Amino acid sequence: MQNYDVIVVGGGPAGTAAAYSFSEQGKTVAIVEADLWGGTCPNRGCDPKKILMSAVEAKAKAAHLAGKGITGELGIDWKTLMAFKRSYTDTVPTQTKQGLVDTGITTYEGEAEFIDEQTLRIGSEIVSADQFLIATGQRPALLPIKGQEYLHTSTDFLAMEKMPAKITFLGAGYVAFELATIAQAAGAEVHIIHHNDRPLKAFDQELVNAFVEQLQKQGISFHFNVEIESISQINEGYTLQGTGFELHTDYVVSAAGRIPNVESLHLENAGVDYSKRGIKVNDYLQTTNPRVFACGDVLDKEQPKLTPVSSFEAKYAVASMSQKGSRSAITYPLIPTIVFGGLKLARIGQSEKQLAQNPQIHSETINLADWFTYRRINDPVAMLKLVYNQEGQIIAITCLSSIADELINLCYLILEKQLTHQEIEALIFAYPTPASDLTYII
Ligand SMILES: Cc1cc2nc3c(=O)[nH]c(=O)nc-3n(C[C@H](O)[C@H](O)[C@H](O)COP(=O)(O)OP(=O)(O)OC[C@H]3O[C@@H](n4cnc5c(N)ncnc54)[C@H](O)[C@@H]3O)c2cc1C
Ligand SMILES: NC(=O)c1ccc[n+]([C@@H]2O[C@H](COP(=O)([O-])OP(=O)(O)OC[C@H]3O[C@@H](n4cnc5c(N)ncnc54)[C@H](O)[C@@H]3O)[C@@H](O)[C@H]2O)c1
Repeated sequence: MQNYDVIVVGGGPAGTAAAYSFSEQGKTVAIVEADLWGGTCPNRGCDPKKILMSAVEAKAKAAHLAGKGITGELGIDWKTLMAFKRSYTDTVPTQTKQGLVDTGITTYEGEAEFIDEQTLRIGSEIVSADQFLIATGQRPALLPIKGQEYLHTSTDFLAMEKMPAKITFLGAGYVAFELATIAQAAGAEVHIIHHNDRPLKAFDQELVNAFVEQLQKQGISFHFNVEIESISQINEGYTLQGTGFELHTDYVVSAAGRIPNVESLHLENAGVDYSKRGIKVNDYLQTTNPRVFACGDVLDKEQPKLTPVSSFEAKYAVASMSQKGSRSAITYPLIPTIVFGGLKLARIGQSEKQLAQNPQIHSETINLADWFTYRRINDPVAMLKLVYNQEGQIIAITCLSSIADELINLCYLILEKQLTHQEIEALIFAYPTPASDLTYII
């Protein structure tokens, strides 16, 4: 039986980043992937979505300037756009695997399961290691309702060859907002059904409401406080039913969160504890078995499940696993997050949950729509919310505009490095850009 210094389970952003780092340390490393090398982000997550978003953004930019010198309406040719997406995604698995092989990392394909604390089975192969790192990520949750077999997922959507005439999303988080925006721009009639009246609950409600209002104006229908109980197939389409609610649609996406990939690992054989939220780890990303560590989306941790977070954890886990003696606990920098679209909602700083528990905070909402940066591109809505602590320091920022992604990263640097107004004022930014607005914001 082949023994390695480390076996990494999961070939997504977290697992591959860790495998390269172990290899750089001169360790013998194997990595196991059950499906597509590269994992969720480049195959069925961030990157393919962002390629489709390029067309959405171009269309939205032109629409914002309608009557301001732009004439005519842009359209999206879904088939060609999907071919553009595939020109990137099709090569991801082979290129990812080749990069690992070229570095001297042994690759295994198949679902890994623990036989005991030191041994894994991958199909017909049995391998062992001194240490393991689990980075098996998450998969979309399918709502447990009658007719569940008719539900599609974000993965199906991102591989869809034809845009349905009428598409419905169940849930109102990142996936629903982003994919709904894409579908609407591509010409579909779009519905978002949500079981309560608090969509995008990780974001500031005032700006979420402004975002929803704008998407409604664009034509997306929101149905709040509706609990869907069943889906039935009628002719070519589906009927969604809840108490006092019925909607006929051509395609239904379950956008109600993601669940950790843990079951197939048989973690009980390795003495690794987990919950329905993921693998339990201590402050060193070590599981209940000291030889086994975990990182990325598969963790039962409250940090947002995002690609840069999983890569950060992978880097920390490698250091933590390689260090003998005392280590310092993982500490996360601030984590920016963005809901992408023609308009983008972005935030940084203390979470909405933390802010809600702090009665001492105060906030200021700034309407940016009249600022030159936004007038020039004629954004229909441009807002910024700053939340301050008792000492008057900014502890959270949320922004909504078509360039909120650019602004949030600038805000990130300022908050993370605790730059003061005087320090920002002493800098020269290229003008006119979102950066040159900063002295008026902070
Ligand atoms: C539609 C969508 C859009 C997203 N957009 C963004 C975005 O814009 N920005 C952002 O930061 N994040 C985004 N994310 C989240 C991002 O994709 C994840 O945070 C990131 O991929 C997590 O990386 P990971 O390595 O932890 O897990 P994954 O990327 O999920 O990789 C885990 C890998 O482990 C494999 N695996 C599972 N079980 C086993 C097993 N038993 N044996 C072997 N292999 C196994 C899986 O096949 C998978 O390839 C998006 C996610 C989705 C679904
Ligand atoms: N731009 C990005 O960074 C990005 C984009 C897409 C996905 N992601 C990652 O993927 C994760 C999954 O996205 P998501 O949108 O599926 O999850 P989410 O957690 O963002 O939203 C899930 C939504 O489903 C609702 N919901 C939960 N249980 C429900 C039920 N039983 N019935 C009806 N609705 C229910 C929730 O209230 C919530 O609004 C995100 O949390 C994020 O980590 C990130």
